Amino acid sequence: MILQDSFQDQIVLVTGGGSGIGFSIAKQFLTNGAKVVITGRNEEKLQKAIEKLQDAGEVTYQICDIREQEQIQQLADYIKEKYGRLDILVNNAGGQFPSLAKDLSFNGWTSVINNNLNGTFYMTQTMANTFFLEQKKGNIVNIIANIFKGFPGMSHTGAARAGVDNLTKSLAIEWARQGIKINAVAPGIIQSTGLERYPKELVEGIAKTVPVNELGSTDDVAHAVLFLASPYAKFITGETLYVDGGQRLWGDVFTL
Ligand SMILES: CCCCCCCCC/C=C/C(=O)SCCNC(=O)CCNC(=O)[C@H](O)C(C)(C)COP(=O)(O)OP(=O)(O)OC[C@H]1O[C@@H](n2cnc3c(N)ncnc32)[C@H](O)[C@@H]1OP(=O)(O)O
Ligand SMILES: NC(=O)C1=CN([C@@H]2O[C@H](COP(=O)(O)OP(=O)(O)OC[C@H]3O[C@@H](n4cnc5c(N)ncnc54)[C@H](OP(=O)(O)O)[C@@H]3O)[C@@H](O)[C@H]2O)C=CC1
Repeated sequence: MILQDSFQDQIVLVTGGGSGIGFSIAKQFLTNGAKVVITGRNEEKLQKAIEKLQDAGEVTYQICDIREQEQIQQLADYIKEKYGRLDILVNNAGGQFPSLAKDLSFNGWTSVINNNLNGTFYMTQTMANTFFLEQKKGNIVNIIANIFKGFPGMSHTGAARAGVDNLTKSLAIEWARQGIKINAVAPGIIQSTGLERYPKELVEGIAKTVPVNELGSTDDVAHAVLFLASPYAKFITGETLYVDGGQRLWGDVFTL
C-alpha cells in the first residue's frame, strides 16, 4: 500500500498485536514509518512477535489485559512517558468461542462481553482522556466481526460487536469537533491464528461459503485499517467497513 509517508513517526497502539490480524496491522504500520506499541496478555507471545517485527521499525510491547482498567492506565502512562503522545489506536484485541445461546454459562457470556465490548470501551475512553481529547487529534479503528445478519452460534460476540459498531457511531459524533475520528473494520473469515482455535469440523470447507471462494488474509484486514487511519480517509468517520469477500450479502455462513 503506498501511503506517501503518511505514518512517518506516528505513534500507533495495536492491542492484541502479538498474533494474527493485530500482528499484520503492526507490521504494516511499521513498514510505513510508524512507531508501534503492541499489547496482549501473554508475554511470551509478545516477545516472539517483537523479534519478528523489529527489523521493520521501532516496536515495543506492554502486557495489558483490556478488561483491566488499571493495566490500561499503566499502558497509557507508559506511552505518555515514552512518546508524549498517541496518534492512532487500533482496538484489535478480542475473541470468543462458539456456543449455542442455550448452552452459554453466565461466566461464558460475561467474559465475552467483557473482552469485546467493555474492554474496547475502557481502552478507548482511557486513550481519549489521556491523549486524543487534549491533543485535539486522534484516530481510532475498532476491529469487530461480520455481524450483518446477526451471529448465530456466537450470539455473545454478535451482541458485543454490535455494541462496538454503535459505540463507533456515537463517539464519532461526540468527538468530531475535537479532531478525533473513529471507524470500525468488520472482518469476515480470515485465515489467521485466531481461526486455528476453532474446531476443525466448523472451519473445514468454510471458504466455499464466501462469495469470492477464499478466506481473507490478515493483510487484507490490515490494509483496510491503514486506509481508515490514513489521510485518504480524512472525511470518513463513524463508518464500519466490511472486509468479508461479500459474505454478509449472500447465503448461509454457518450450519448450526
Ligand atoms: C458457529 C460459528 C463458527 C464459526 C467459525 C469461524 C468463525 C470466524 C469468525 C471469528 C473468528 C475470530 O474471532 S478468531 C479470534 C479468536 N481468538 C480469541 O478468541 C482470543 C481471545 N479469546 C479468549 O481469550 C477466550 O475465548 C475468552 C473466553 C473470551 C476469554 O478467556 P478467559 O481466560 O477470560 O476465560 P475463561 O476463564 O477461560 O472462561 C470464561 C468462561 O467462558 C467459558 N468458555 C471459555 N471457552 C469456552 C469454550 N470453548 N466453550 C464453552 N465455554 C467456554 C468458560 O467455561 C468459562 O465459563 P464457566 O465454565 O461457566 O466459568
Ligand atoms: N480471524 C477471523 O476470522 C476473525 C477475527 N476477528 C477478530 O479480529 C481480532 C484479531 O483476531 P485474530 O488475529 O484472528 O485472532 P488471535 O487470537 O490471533 O488474536 C487475538 C489477539 O487478541 C489478544 N487478546 C484477546 N483477548 C485479550 C484481552 N482480554 N486483553 C488483551 N489482549 C487480548 C490476544 O493476545 P493474548 O493471547 O496475548 O492476550 C491475541 O493477540 C479479534 O478481535 C477477533 O475476534 C473478527 C472476525 C473474524
